Amino acid sequence: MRAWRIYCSRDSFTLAGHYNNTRPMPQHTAKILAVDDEPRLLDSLQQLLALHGYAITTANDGRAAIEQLRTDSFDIALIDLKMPDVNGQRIMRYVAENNIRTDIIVISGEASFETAVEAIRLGAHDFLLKPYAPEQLIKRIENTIERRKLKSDAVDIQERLKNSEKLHRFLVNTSPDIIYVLNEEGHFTFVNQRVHQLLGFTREELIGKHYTTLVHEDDLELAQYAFNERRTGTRATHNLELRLRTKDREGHSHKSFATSVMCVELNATGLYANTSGAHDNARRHLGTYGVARDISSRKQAEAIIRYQAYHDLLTGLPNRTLFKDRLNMVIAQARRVGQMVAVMFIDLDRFKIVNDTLGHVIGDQLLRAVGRRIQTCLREGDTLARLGGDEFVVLLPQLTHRESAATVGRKIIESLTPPFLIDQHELFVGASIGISLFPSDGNSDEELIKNADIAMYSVKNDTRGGYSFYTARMESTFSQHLDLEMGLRRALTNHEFAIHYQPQFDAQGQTVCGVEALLRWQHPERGLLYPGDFIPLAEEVGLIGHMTEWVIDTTVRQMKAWVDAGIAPPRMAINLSALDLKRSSLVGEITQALERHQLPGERIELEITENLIVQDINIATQRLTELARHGISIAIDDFGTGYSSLSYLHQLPIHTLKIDRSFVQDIVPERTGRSVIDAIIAMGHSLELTIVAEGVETELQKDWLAQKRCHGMQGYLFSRPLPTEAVTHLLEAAISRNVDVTVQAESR
Ligand SMILES: Nc1nc2c(ncn2[C@@H]2O[C@@H]3COP(=O)(O)O[C@H]4[C@@H](O)[C@H](n5cnc6c(=O)[nH]c(N)nc65)O[C@@H]4COP(=O)(O)O[C@H]3[C@H]2O)c(=O)[nH]1
Repeated sequence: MRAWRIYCSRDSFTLAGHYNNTRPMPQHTAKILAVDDEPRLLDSLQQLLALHGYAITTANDGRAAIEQLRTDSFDIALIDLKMPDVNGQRIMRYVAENNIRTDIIVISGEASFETAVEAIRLGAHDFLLKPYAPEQLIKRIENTIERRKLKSDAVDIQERLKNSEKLHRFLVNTSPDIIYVLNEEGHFTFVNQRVHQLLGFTREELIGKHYTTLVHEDDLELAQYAFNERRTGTRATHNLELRLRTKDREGHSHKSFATSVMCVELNATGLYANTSGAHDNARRHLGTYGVARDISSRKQAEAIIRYQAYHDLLTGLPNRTLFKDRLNMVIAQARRVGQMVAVMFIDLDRFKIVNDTLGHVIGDQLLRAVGRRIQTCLREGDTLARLGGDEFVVLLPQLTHRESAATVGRKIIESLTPPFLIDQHELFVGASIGISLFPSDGNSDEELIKNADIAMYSVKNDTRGGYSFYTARMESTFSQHLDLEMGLRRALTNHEFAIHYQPQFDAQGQTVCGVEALLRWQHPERGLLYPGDFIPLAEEVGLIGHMTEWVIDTTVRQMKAWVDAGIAPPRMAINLSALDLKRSSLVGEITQALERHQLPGERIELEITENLIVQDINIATQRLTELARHGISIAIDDFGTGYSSLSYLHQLPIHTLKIDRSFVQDIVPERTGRSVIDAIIAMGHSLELTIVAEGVETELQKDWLAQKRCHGMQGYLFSRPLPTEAVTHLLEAAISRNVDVTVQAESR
């Protein structure tokens, strides 16, 4: 074994000092294993490498080296070849066989070519001949470290590339969208699995095929932009909507294949060979790639939303928005060619009563049937729309004569005349139709609809049913209606309401057995108004609740005053509106008023119409039972006039039946058959209800009713409804048995 040249100089520190002066100390932590059977050499090697900042481990024979390599890991091993027992070649074999990632630099005194070649064959990374200069060794070590680093970086990059490719493959294959690549001619070179699921074509079927295989024929031109896309980045095609063909697959009923077309949104971009520094134009165009997203559900949802925005969902007819849209188009056209346009406002008569008595389900069916009948009276270019409730509008474009609109109006009225058979109910509804014409009655959609509405309103006010053309005069009636509404809103705060009381007498007409509270409105300009003039309006504009609350408080307070004065009749009847029973606050309002004024519930009777009960029997039962628990009794008003279903009579806590005035007025000398009133009285007796007849105007009526054992009577024969003061006098007189039953108060 040759000695190491510098080692012989004995002063390795001198050498190290020189080394220090010329080169910067390397900053690394490479771990090195030095193997030599020459202890001095090993020692000197250790000092040299430590001086350069390397972590060094030494082994003075082959066996120790193998043990170190087995138990530890090193970046570099400096191995002497010639060693007794286990030589350098054995160590290298061990490293190769065990796949140890330590780079080996052979340091050998053997200068032969064969030795070097064998060392390289056994896996040595470098070969250094003894003796050598320290710089030489350090240089070799640094080179090896550098090479290791490059190698490890390359492995790293490869690993990352592999992972990134894996990720992209995963994304492409699991993407909910179709991802494709086309070559320059537009043939598929790649398409992901999703295409099979969405369009029914397998990938194999498509590879090599031209993109037009997939595009719906009407969208071919559009598709060319996307599929021939050469641009990249933000200039490329974004969100282009296209229809793609789907392939029918027999036996499969996948949703997408139900139709032979699927809507997609396409994003495409040009694909270029990456020749560095070249512009798009100069670069080689390889084709296109893109992503197609299935937007069928979105399209469907959009279509539904569009439909809902422009249609009345109950009848499927256009709604106000679509009607106005069409009207505006027709107006513009008519203006150009100098034609007339008619707008007809149709309001059904008696719809409310059907809806209130038979319920919304029947009401809805009726509206649909009405829509169908009106439609049969119209031509193709006409539009029928439903504005809401029982209001329909018709648009007749290109009208040459005003008379044509009248003809259509008559046809509609005739078509609605025969009864509608719905759910075994024979229903009769008439219609009131108002007609406005462009250009004479208005220039805009709003104006024409409003004026047709005014014309309709005037028809409704005159005679029920029929049609009428708008005239300027009608506006004053309509504005009176609006004035009334405004006035009604102020009436409560202005204390314009009053209660008149109509006494009820026993069959002999001697004893006051009750009073009925009847609402009056002392209108500042129009004088005394009766419920028929304003209750329907109050219901329509949502004021009825406040009014009822006021009526309850006022009447309960009044009854209490009469009780305190010792002149109170047994019971006070209060009318409820159809909408009152629906209010959840009603029971509370009544019981609180009773409590507030310290009046027992037994003093109060609530009058409700049959229609009101039948409308929602469950709510009626619930509310009335609750009220009955407070001693309040219930009277059925206008009995026999509605679409009655008598079953409720057993179900509800009913105390009184009031025979409607129309039946009482049938009691005249010349009429003998009085089967309805007879039947009502008989039924009342059998159910043990109190029977009160309304509208008794003649002695004959009184005697007949008395003979039929009618318990109570109310009518002009005894007394008209009276203001509080007058009725108080009457009650006082009745108490002192000095009744003047002919007190006259109101006269209509
Ligand atoms: N021709 C004729 N008429 C007679 C005779 N005797 C009484 N009347 C009238 O007949 C109606 C009886 O009241 P109703 O059937 O409960 O019918 C009432 C009732 O349903 C409703 N109403 C009255 N006050 C209120 C109220 O405070 N709230 C609600 N929601 N409705 C009320 O308005 C309807 C009409 O009330 P009014 O106009 O006061 O009309 C009253 C009364 O003035 C008679 O001999 N001959």
